[in-house]
Amino acid sequence: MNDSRRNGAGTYDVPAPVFDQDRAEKAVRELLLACGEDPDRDGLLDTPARVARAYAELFAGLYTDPESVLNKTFDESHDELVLVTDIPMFSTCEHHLVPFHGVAHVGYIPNEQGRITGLSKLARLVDLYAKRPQVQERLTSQVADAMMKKLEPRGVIVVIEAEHLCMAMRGIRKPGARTTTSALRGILKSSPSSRAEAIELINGRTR
Ligand SMILES: Nc1nc2c(ncn2[C@@H]2O[C@H](COP(=O)(O)OP(=O)(O)OP(=O)(O)O)[C@@H](O)[C@H]2O)c(=O)[nH]1
Ligand SMILES: [Zn+2]
Repeated sequence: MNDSRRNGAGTYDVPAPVFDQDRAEKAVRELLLACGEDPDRDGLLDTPARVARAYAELFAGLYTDPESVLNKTFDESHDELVLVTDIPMFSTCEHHLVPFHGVAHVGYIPNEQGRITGLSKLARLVDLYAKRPQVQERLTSQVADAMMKKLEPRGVIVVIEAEHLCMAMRGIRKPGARTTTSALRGILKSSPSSRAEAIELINGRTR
């Protein structure tokens, strides 16, 4: 299976990687040794295998194509905003490999044919892109771009609010600092009134 990735030079296709459990276990054992720990002591004996399995899960979005969750669509004569707010989101900062987490708000205006998708699929899309080594900005635009490609809607809005543990538990140590990123596409970018409606609904939601 091929997957589209982006670097500074644009979009390119790479074969989807597979998770190498054995290699990951060896790397975790090495890391424990590098930290001055004894990976053979009782409490750490199963840790390399456990951590490797955890990473296979945390990076599951590398081994399947997230866009494929939008393969199933249905037609419904709804051509106004569909917005799912407060989707819990857990991802991994690619700089420090520690979590960043928060909520995603995902909305779109279906096209004239009214091509819509199941609401859970929007949460699945966020989940799969989040399950990669990420930066918040790229996560936000990947979700928006996948929706534009697969649903061909009139517009898309994705807003993610997150706390980065690399800013909370180390480094600058500012727990509670939240980062908001947005990606607007189509009419939700170009039309001030459509954009304002969506942003108002996101800002005015009840928690
Ligand atoms: N733009 C962006 N930056 C991020 C994200 N996650 C982490 N970072 C930042 O990535 C930067 C990495 O900076 P470096 O100077 O290379 O690493 P560092 O010495 O560990 O930086 P400090 O965190 O400031 O201690 C830091 O400023 C992080 O806050 C993200 O999702 N988006
Ligand atoms: Zn980080």
